[in-house]
Amino acid sequence: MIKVAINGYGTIGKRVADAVAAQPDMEVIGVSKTSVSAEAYIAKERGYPLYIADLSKKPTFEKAGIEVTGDVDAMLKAADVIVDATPGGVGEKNRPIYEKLGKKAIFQGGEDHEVAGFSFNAHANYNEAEGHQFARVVSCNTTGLVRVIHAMDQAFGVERVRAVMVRRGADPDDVKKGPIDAIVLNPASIPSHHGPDLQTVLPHINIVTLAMIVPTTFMHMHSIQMDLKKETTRDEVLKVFENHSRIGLVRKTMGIKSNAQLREYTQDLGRPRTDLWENGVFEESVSILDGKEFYCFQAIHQEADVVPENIDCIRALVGTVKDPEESIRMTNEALGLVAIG
Ligand SMILES: NC(=O)C1=CN([C@@H]2O[C@H](COP(=O)(O)OP(=O)(O)OC[C@H]3O[C@@H](n4cnc5c(N)ncnc54)[C@H](OP(=O)(O)O)[C@@H]3O)[C@@H](O)[C@H]2O)C=CC1
Ligand SMILES: O=C(OP(=O)(O)O)[C@H](O)COP(=O)(O)O
Repeated sequence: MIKVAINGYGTIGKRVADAVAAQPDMEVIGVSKTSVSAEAYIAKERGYPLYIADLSKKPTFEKAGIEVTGDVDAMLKAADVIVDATPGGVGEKNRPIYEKLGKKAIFQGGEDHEVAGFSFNAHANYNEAEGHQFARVVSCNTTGLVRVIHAMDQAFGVERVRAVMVRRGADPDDVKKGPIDAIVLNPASIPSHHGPDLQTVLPHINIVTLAMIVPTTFMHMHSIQMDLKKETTRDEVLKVFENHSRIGLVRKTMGIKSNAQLREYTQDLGRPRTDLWENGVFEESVSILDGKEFYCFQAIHQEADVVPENIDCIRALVGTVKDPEESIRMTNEALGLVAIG
């Protein structure tokens, strides 16, 4: 069993912890928090040993009825792999600690590529992880882009990509963030960071991205255009997506044309936390013009799509499963991830 510690039990950390616990070859040896909050009670409920960085806060946790197993150092020492899911920028500060302990660690998309020196996506570069001490699972938007662009590149060759990201303003529990009545160019400059970020995984892709944020909390929406090297048809593209285990199709017959309806659907499916782990490509939008021009809309659930990638990244770093397809299959099966559509 691979012993996994989750440093930072928040939006991403709590999901990764549950995903680790579901795997046949992994166990959660601990999760960490800095303060008492609802998520600390969830860790208790799930039976995950809780560690805190500052042991002087132990009485505060215990007064709230939450047992503290020890300090974060003890948790890190006991782990084979650390998933760092602390807020963006904290991972960079944690890196020297992991280095000193000689532990393998996975950072999230809020950290720069340089923090790990290797950026990861299971379908695109699983085998390149071997031998690395550190990896970074690219951000939610970049993960969504990598999946669809890599699949199209494998099938038809990608000449260039132009994509616009309409990003959710905040996560559902993030009451302090906005906007609440604006469409914010974020950034106003072009390109946004997503294109260069994608190139940390797929360096040969010619891509320019633009991004803005809007007053929603559930999912980003991407508008993607690609020029392909080989001529193809809409049906062939749909087949590529149907055969990809982490690209789902929002079928025209479902009548879903928004993030809100898609959320209702994932909820009705009984997905944990309503998570859409896969890309949600809108079937109706999939278009090929003049044989080589591809267009689509896709929904990306920001809290969820990086979760299975973290699980595959653990196996890729440890080297226990050499075949990416086998790891992806194991992860999907344990999560109950059967792509929609
Ligand atoms: N949210 C999203 O949609 C996505 C986020 N990411 C990336 O994932 C990472 C985590 O983001 P997210 O889960 O949203 O963050 P959250 O703020 O939801 O969770 C962060 C967790 O880290 C803990 N924490 C805070 N400060 C420290 C610290 N100094 N040391 C250790 N733990 C700390 C918090 O505990 P406490 O509350 O007790 O302080 C909390 O449990 C970021 O890099 C982000 O960019 C990637 C894809 C999507
Ligand atoms: O990594 C993310 O977005 P990004 O791909 O736009 O950088 C997550 O949605 C977190 O973004 P946030 O920095 O808006 O919380």
